[in-house]
Amino acid sequence: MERISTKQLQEQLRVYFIMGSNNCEKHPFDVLTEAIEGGITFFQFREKGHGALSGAEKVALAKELQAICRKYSIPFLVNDDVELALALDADGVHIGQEDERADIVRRKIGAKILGVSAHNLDEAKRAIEQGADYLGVGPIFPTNTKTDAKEAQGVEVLRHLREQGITIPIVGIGGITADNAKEVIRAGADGVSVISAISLANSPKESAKQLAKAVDDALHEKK
Ligand SMILES: Cc1ncc(COP(=O)(O)OP(=O)(O)O)c(N)n1
Ligand SMILES: Cc1nc(C(=O)O)sc1CCOP(=O)(O)O
Ligand SMILES: [Mg+2]
Repeated sequence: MERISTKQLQEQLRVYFIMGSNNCEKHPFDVLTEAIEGGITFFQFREKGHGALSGAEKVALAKELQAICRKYSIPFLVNDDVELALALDADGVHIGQEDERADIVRRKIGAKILGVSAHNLDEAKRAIEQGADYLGVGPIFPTNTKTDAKEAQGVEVLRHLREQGITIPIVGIGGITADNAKEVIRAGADGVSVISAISLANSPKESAKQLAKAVDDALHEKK
């Protein structure tokens, strides 16, 4: 298996939905199904924080959500838990600065997709040297979802990374909605990653649809 190409990943990262059971008011299976119907292009299973499942229950939910992703050909990544990603033969893993080192994870996962969180240029450069396929950069806007998130940086951080020569695919994260997604793309991101904008929406399908439209419109402006 070969590493995914930059072009294919850029295309897939446009609307990146992240979710765990504690991010939803409805059953996660239904939320993810609706999100896919609305047009999400990438999925991360992030079972973390207050009330999160563990052990066999976590594995069972991961398998259930992976099966929906497989049905619709949506890449399925696991947050933090490299061993779970390997056990499920997931499409990849997302890790942050406080998780296992990216070069060690790259060795463990071979050609699977590796996403790494970066908050500044140094972290971005190191992640790339260590084998990241894409960067998650945030928080762009204030978020209530991640309790230990850093201070919101605004879209300027994305512009700065691009001006300093970072060319690998980037998704913005943190407080992103259909109303501010265009700013994120215009500043240099290839896509937006969201939790609550979809997981807590009255209609996850409609919310995903609006996000996809905002992102696609902003990407077309850039062409
Ligand atoms: C796409 C994406 N970007 C950033 C993160 C955050 O990762 P991390 O800093 O490791 O924090 P946790 O999500 O593990 O709490 C992400 N998960 N996905
Ligand atoms: C998981 C995560 N990581 C962040 C970072 O800045 O690295 S912010 C965040 C939470 C994103 O949730 P919402 O879309 O509901 O704001
Ligand atoms: Mg992490």
